[in-house]
Amino acid sequence: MARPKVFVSNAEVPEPGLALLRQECEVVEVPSNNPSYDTILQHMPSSGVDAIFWCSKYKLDAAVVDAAGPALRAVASMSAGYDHIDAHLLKRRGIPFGNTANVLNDAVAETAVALVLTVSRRLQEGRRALERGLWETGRPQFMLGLDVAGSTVGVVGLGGIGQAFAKRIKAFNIGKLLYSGHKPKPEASALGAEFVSFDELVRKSDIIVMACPLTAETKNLFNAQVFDEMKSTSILINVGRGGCIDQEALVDALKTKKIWGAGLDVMVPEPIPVDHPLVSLDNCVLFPHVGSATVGTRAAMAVLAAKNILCALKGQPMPSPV
Ligand SMILES: O=C(O)C(=O)CO
Repeated sequence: MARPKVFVSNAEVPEPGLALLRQECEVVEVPSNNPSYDTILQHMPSSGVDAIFWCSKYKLDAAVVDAAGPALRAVASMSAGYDHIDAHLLKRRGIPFGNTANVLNDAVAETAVALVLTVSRRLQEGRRALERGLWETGRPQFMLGLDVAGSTVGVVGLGGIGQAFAKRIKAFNIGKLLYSGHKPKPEASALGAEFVSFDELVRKSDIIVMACPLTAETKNLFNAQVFDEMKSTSILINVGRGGCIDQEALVDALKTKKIWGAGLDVMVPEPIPVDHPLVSLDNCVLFPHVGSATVGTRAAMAVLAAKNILCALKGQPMPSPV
């Protein structure tokens, strides 16, 4: 019997995932580690494929699904977020779709902690000052930051990543842990986290960490009105999706010191142009979307995406279905 054909949209997918697929399938890889959308489409076999392993910043849309042909029986994205996948289309066509939720929780939570510390203790600004010969050793008020200890931390979206972050930040002896979302989460009580409305979280938090997906509801969730409500000493961290923040409003809030600082692992667009105002602001720390970028986590994501495909091809439930 012919082995099922799996189309892999990137040549840099970690080997453990590819090895798993190759045990049972024929794997067709796009021969580039950063292919354009058109290049991906061009490499889709004209005879069609049984599954798509999507590892790309581009949208998996109707054109990709159509190019895959009528045999398509599984789609897996090597990501937790899937705002770049037309999941509604896949559902309408009855094609099982999975993501790589949870295996990246620890890595993304570590990134969020790194951003909290970098912003609150002005580590980037201090480093820039050192490079420019502006380190003033005699001054007792040189480069003062804000305490994480004793602070009120608010998590927007207490899902897997939000919970992993909450566990870690508690070790910094914070004062209070708040969270907002659709409804209270059963896991919150073990974390000592208090469910509050979004408005209350925004008004009361010293540190806000966004760990929510990009949806119609969360698009521009943090906008000019919300920045007006935040404390002038507050910090906004985003490890979810850039589109959840109105970036122009953020630039204004940071420049006018409506808020103390921001730390973003995600932004719009990615990569952000180097002359974008956020890049030069001392009270804004930007990471190049490295939340899940560890050797172990990316391998685990590749393996989970492969398992999603292998299970669906056998007619079994995916381990991480959307
Ligand atoms: O997997 C995702 O969706 C990520 O953005 C990881 O950082």
